[in-house]
Amino acid sequence: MKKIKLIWKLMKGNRLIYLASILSIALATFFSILIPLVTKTIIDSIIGNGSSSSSNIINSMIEYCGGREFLSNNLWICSLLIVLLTALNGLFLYLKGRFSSKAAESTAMNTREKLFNHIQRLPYDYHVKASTGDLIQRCTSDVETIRSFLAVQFVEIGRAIFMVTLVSIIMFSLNVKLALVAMTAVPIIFTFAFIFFKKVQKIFLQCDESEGRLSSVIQENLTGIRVVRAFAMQKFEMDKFNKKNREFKNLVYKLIKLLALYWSISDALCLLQIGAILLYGSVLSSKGIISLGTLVVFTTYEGMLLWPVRQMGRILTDMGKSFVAATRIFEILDEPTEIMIENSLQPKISGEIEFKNLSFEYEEGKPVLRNLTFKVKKGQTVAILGPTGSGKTTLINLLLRLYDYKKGSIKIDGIELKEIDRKWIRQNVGIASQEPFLFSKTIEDNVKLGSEKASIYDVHEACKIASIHDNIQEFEKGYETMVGEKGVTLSGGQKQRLTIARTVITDYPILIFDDSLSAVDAETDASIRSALRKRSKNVTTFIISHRISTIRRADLILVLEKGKISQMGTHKKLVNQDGLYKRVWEIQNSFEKEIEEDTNESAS
Ligand SMILES: Nc1ncnc2c1ncn2[C@@H]1O[C@H](COP(=O)(O)OP(=O)(O)OP(=O)(O)O)[C@@H](O)[C@H]1O
Repeated sequence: MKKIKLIWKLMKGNRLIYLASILSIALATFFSILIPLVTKTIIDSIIGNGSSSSSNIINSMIEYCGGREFLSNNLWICSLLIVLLTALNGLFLYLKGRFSSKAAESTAMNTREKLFNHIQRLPYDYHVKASTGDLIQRCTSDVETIRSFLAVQFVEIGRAIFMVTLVSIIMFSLNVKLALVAMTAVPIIFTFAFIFFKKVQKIFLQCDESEGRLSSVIQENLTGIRVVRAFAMQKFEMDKFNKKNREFKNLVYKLIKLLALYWSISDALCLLQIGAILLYGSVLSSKGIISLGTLVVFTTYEGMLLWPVRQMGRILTDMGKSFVAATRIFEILDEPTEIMIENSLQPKISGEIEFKNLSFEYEEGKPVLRNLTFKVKKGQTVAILGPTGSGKTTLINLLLRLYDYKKGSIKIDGIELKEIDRKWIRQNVGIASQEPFLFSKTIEDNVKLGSEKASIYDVHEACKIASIHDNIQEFEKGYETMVGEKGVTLSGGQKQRLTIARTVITDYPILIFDDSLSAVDAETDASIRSALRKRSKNVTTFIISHRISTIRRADLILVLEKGKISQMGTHKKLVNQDGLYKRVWEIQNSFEKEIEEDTNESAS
């Protein structure tokens, strides 16, 4: 019941249309059930002479239409009635299909929209932990399962219920004994179908999983095609693919064999049931207990009844799939979104930042940042250096309010960061992150993401700062060049520079370069830095880098080790202090000297 409620919730806004579909299937069933009754009347009361055994209603209807003789001489009137009933059945079946598809399609569309919007508002931490593939599956195939359940299966359940109820009432009112014989197979076929599909569902699931594995092999191969070629892994990859391909084929074949067995057994059961009615009905008819028309009604109804009952087993097991899908969808929708504090502040930010005794842990008992205290004045450049895993990105994540701290304080222009609106913060802090990500747009549009108001001149300026302008000019379509989701037409360094351009085009008071400058060569790095220095007079800049030449001019250098600030000061101060900074500087210095010597030697 709880699970039906979930689907009911998803149907909000489309429930009335769905009700219209259920009403249409009820009417279609009603008209289809009338057809055998009309046939019976024709056989018993019009062609035959059974008017005495017919009910008063039928007798008066016959009289109303001109009497038995008139109708038997004009049988086309009866045929017309059958055609009319068939047409009405068809019309309501069409309306059922139309309404249920409309309701199901809109429910699916609304659900996808709700999911996508909700996912956009989920906290960053959720995305870090969630599997992208799983989220995509929930937004696409789980929604599709619900759509097909609503469009087809649920109305079929309605049809089966109406059919069984109406047909039983009529059968029992015509002859109780024959009705009992006619109904014996119904629970047997239903139970057989239900048990069969319950068991076979496991194989359906195995087929789905196997298909998923097959797609993963293809996806992995296509994504890593360069590595596959470079390491001559084609044979290995083909073997892997063939194995999964065969596994999938074998499972589907097994499923088809089982389904064939099911349909033939269930066909045999249905035919046996119809045979039993014919046998017992003929005996009753020959004794004059039932009319020939009644026997025709029973055999026709049996055919109409057994089909939905046979389907029911499949539908009920499939229903389980829809409930699982609905539960999976609500697992996302019930996930709390980023907390937006009402009346949170949106102050004008100039860029003065103060960390005081700031500590942070993702998981309890595992501190990642410990007791950080430092102050940055507006317009200053802060550099952070530290071994991998020392907490540099975490510090930036806190600054962007991707996570909230519990111990200590971070103040921006004297205001506690936690009190400032998250969206506002992100509109004031620009970041060029470690992993460059470009959208499927032109280069110009990608850069403009940083500032919608920017003119093409601004875009060029930003690209010049990021030392990518000349490269772009060389492209056939220049700034109009499309870059794919993964920027396939660009090299890693070019992508990185574009993200830098996207960051510097902003007029944000705080900019962060999270290891993005290290990805470009030393020369480009130097020119970007000098351009930034000229431009960012009033911009507070954070630079995370392992390259001393990138950070040596910073106003403040923080050395992070195991979440603690182990050293802090200017380059001049830190190179004269024993510690990590001096060691890194010495290594990089001697390395650079070696390269210089090698270059000089090869030149002379
Ligand atoms: N979402 C998370 N949940 C739990 N632990 C995390 C999470 N993100 C990072 N960590 C852990 O926090 C520590 C600091 O990670 P962080 O990414 O801040 O390091 P970093 O100094 O930026 O490293 P790198 O130079 O490799 O990018 C690491 O031990 C990491 O495993």
